[in-house]
Amino acid sequence: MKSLTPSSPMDLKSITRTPALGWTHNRVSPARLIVRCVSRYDSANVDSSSGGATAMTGHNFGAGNVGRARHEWQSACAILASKVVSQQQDTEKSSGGADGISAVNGHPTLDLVPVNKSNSPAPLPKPLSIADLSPAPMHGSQLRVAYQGVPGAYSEAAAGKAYPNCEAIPCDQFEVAFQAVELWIADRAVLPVENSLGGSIHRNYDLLLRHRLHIVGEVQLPVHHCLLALPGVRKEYLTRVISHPQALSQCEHTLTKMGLNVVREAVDDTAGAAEYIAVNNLRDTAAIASARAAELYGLQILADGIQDDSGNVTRFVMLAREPIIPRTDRPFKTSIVFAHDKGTSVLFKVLSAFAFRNISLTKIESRPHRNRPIRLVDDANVGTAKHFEYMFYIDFEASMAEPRAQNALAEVQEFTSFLRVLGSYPMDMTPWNPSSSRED
Ligand SMILES: O=C(O)C(=O)C[C@]1(C(=O)O)C=C[C@@H](O)C=C1
Repeated sequence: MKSLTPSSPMDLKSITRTPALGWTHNRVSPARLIVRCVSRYDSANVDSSSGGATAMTGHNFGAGNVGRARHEWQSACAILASKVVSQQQDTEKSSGGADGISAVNGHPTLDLVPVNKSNSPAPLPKPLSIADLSPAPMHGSQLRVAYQGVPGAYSEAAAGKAYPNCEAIPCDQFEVAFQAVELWIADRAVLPVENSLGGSIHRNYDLLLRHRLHIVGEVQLPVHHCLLALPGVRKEYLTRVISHPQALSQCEHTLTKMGLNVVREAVDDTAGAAEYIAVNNLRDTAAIASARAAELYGLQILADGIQDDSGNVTRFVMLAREPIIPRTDRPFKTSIVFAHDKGTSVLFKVLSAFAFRNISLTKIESRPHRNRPIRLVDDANVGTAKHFEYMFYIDFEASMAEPRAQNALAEVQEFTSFLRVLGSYPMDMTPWNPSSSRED
């Protein structure tokens, strides 16, 4: 377990919002915080100037952590006040074998010792849950990056690519990763938004709208999937393959070609699937996950590179409380979301605002939105709730520091009822060769 005792820990009461300054840290909590479950990246090929982080999928194998009683969720905490940690140690001592669900969600099973190269036990980060967000956040010197999932997930790798020396903080849901940043528990969140095979990760677009974080960077992560099982298990024994739905869809044809007679089951993250197999000693089940997950959870690699396309890549965005200042000295991308409630050809007019200025669009996505009203504020600062049928997301290749982008957006604003700039950030220009890259 890695413990940090920050010089200026904060509690929730110390965070207030001021209109001019955004989030302000007013008061230092005396409580000493301990961050456990932190993985560190010491090497990566990343463009650190892009800033960024990754979010990781949580694992709800039938049950989530949300709503747990305090004594229960303490065992799943990634960030705890020191008194919580000592209580947790008691809990861990008294809990013998845990059932699969709590083991995966709360990691209480001490039997599951990750296998590292020296074969010695190594503590693994535990995912944050909603309930963990109440203890006081802390400030350390390293950038803390929240991601959804458990160690070994691709989102963790994306966090390391975006911020090579970051402390990666696992969260059990995307929502928790957002809240970790909003509550100053983390500095960034990393969120997968699109895969070259599976397409958009729609839920994350909805989350971008619901939260007030800013996109401050992007990373493209080559995703190299492996089929993992317990040591000694042969492919013929398998009746089930479990993984994140995106990973299952990215390997669909290869699994079929392999002739496996298996059912496919979706779980919340790839590495969580590997961990689940290890914790529950499942000899009939394989996981689709990274080679790093195999190493962490003591699984063997039955097949390597099982993604349907060797150029399989997932795009992640990094989120922060404050936007970065857009520049013009390197290629930037800008992401917006808008909605309109009346008028014809609005979409056509919006697109032409970019076309006339030679601004390339890299993405357009529409999301049904009827059930969640958006609060619109008029010039007199009066807010009204409004329902829009669809939200439209656009990414375009220009920086908000460029007049052509500003003019295009001014025009878009005329045609639309709601417009929000999600972020203007450096493009990930990393040249990538599928045959030579392996980021997992
Ligand atoms: O499950 C993981 O390991 C993740 O990081 C999530 C995720 C995703 O949401 O798309 C990230 C990259 C891969 O495309 C597969 C899964």
